[in-house]
Amino acid sequence: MVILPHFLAIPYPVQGHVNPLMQFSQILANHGCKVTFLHTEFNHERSKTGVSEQDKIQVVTLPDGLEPEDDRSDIKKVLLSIKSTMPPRLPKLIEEVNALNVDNKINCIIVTFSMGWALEVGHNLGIKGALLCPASSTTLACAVCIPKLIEDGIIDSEGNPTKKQEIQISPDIPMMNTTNFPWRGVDKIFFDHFVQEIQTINFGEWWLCNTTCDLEPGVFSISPKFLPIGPLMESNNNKSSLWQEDSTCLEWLDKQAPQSVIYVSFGSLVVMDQNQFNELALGLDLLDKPFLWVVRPSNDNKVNYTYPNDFHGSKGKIVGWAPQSKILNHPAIACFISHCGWNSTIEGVHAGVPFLCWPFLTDQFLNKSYICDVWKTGLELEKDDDGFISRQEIKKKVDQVVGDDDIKEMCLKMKKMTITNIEEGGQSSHNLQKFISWANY
Ligand SMILES: O=c1ccn([C@@H]2O[C@H](COP(=O)(O)OP(=O)(O)O[C@H]3O[C@H](CO)[C@@H](O)[C@H](O)[C@H]3O)[C@@H](O)[C@H]2O)c(=O)[nH]1
Repeated sequence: MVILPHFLAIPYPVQGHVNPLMQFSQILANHGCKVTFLHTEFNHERSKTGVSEQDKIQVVTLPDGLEPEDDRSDIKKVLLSIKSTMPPRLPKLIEEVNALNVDNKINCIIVTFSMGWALEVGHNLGIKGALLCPASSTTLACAVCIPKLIEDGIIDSEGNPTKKQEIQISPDIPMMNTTNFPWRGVDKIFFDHFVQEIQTINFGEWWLCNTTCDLEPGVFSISPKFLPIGPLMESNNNKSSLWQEDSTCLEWLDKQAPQSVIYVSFGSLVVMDQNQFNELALGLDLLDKPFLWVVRPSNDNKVNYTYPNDFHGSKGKIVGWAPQSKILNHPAIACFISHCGWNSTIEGVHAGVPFLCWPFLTDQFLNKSYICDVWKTGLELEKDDDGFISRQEIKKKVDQVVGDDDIKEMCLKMKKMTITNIEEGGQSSHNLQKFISWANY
């Protein structure tokens, strides 16, 4: 009997990392591999509802070093705590898992960005490793190029562009504005973390990317470690959700006309200023179209938005957390107002939905450029001189994007292209087989 590899999957504990790694784990398990998934104790408590006894994926936990009531939206605090708490505990955990699986011990660790330390721990124990990049491969390519960008004087040692300009980090990658580098807006400590992380992920033999070879062509020549295996669209049936999904929105969508609903969601990390939130609410009223709006409770479940007095919301449905992949694939959806997190981006492309881009942080500006300038599957919401997006701008751009036949045609083209990659014989499917064979060797 052939024994397939045993993977230990370790995500950085935020939704945008847990989701793609859980989906990938599900795919590996469906191929007959054994997968042990490491949650922080805190996230395991939050996502417990989704894990069932029959699961092919075994879940184990380690503490993140914080108290339950600590604010986990403070990324620096979480990072520092994880880096001091988890590495010394990992070897013992691996030993315990192996003791229960003597004939099928862990032979490969897969981490997401910021958990590169685990690849180093694995390396010291003689266990192979790989990174699953939850962001785009262009984001990873930019990070890999940091030393060269500093050497060429394009950014300084803190990551700031020395001047605003359009550059190409490699001949086949689209031009990008130096103000859109994915470390945009982060401080020195975080930039240094980025640089350090690039060194630790080198302990991984592969940098698996939730993308396809044709969505971001040109990137993969930067390093032979890049391996596009996306889009990761395995239904994970709520297993990795850190909030309770409100599935009533699917029944609500069933009652709406085809391509009529504006879906609005900003992922798991964006926090919008209350004034901008009010304007968005009034913009949705002004649209006079059905909308489905995810208004997520804050990560510590303490801060909540208030709605403006003159907001009616009569044509819409508001939920705290939605089954996003299913929503995007519902025939009633007309367009997606998105912060352009990479998971949302790839899910929207896979569903063939036009985007209205509203980036807030880090890699989201680069993803927006791909959507609007490279794939031409969406438009950007423009800010005024005060950095504010008005209700009139929201209405104007929604009307424009839902009425644009060229954008719709491009969306269908990109959808077909991404799906082909995961079908039998497709490039991503081939790369996945290559990865499993490598892990088993
Ligand atoms: O109601 C919702 C809203 C979101 N999601 C899911 O949550 C994930 C959100 O991921 P993403 O769109 O990437 O956004 P963030 O959670 O903001 O992700 C962070 O991590 C990403 C990957 O590194 C980066 O690209 C983003 O900029 C960063 O903010 C996606 O799978 C969505 O399907 C739901 O299931 N229900």
